[in-house]
Amino acid sequence: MAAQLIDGAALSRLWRARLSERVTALKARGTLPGLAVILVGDNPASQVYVRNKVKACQEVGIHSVLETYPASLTEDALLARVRALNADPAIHGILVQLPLPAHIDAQRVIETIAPEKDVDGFHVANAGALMVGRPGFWPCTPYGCMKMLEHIGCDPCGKHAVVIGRSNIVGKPMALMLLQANATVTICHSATADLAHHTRQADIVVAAVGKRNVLTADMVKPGAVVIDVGMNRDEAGKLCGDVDFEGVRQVAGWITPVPGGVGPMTITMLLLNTVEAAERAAR
Ligand SMILES: Nc1nc(=O)c2c([nH]1)NC[C@@H]1CN(c3ccc(C(=O)N[C@@H](CCC(=O)O)C(=O)O)cc3)C=[N+]21
Repeated sequence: MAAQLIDGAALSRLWRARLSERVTALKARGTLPGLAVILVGDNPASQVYVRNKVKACQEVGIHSVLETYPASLTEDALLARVRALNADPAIHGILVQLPLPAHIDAQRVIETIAPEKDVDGFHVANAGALMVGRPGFWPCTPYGCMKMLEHIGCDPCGKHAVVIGRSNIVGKPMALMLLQANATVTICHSATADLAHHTRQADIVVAAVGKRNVLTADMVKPGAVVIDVGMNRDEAGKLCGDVDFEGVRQVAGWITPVPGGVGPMTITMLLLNTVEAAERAAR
């Protein structure tokens, strides 16, 4: 029996409808949630993503401000813009699109964003809050994955979760969120000796590497939940994930598609974090 699909686009619509109501309630109390998005340079993929984020804001009634700068923008000028947005009461969330040009220290820029406006959840203060289980903003991609598990009724408690990838924006926070939900968590990465040995024992597999066919059918326990965070292109130029979707869907119990899975949920969690930031500011 083939796996059931976890439809991130449909779940996003559900969440965005709920968020519209929260935005309406905020507006009634005199607060218009505001998100500032900063794009530096002309990376075509970034331009598409940023446009999608701005469109999603419009959908739920969040006021968004898109600032685009040439790749030649200095780090000092960018830091000055971030500080100005930190002080702007109409802005509740600040997102600086990554990657940044090589001459700009991305971590320095992130640490300059006020933690209470860091709706990406990339600031060390928010990473630390997740680490110790305190309130703070959770990175949008792993947060969206947790919402997908919740939606299909998959409680990680007591389950074995294997996360493939250890990036600061997906793999590490994903592992911490699953741990907080009482899963037994294994983090695999490029130096893992026998990846299949780990994934075959997993009730939940999250693939977040950025490489095609990292997870194939022979590596998956029958009935497992498979979440594909990858964003790659196949030889035909078609968008695909890290998972061999056609193979793995024959074995897994649940699987996320690419596109239409984690991607839309990432943007939806950005909207959720922005609404939360505005609600906190309005308290
Ligand atoms: N500061 C910052 N925050 C980010 O959250 C951030 C970033 N920088 N840099 C780039 C990555 C990438 N990312 C995506 C979000 C949604 C889709 C998405 O919606 N994907 C669609 C397909 C879109 C398409 O067709 O290309 C889908 O999976 O269905 C993809 C990628 C956010 N990122």
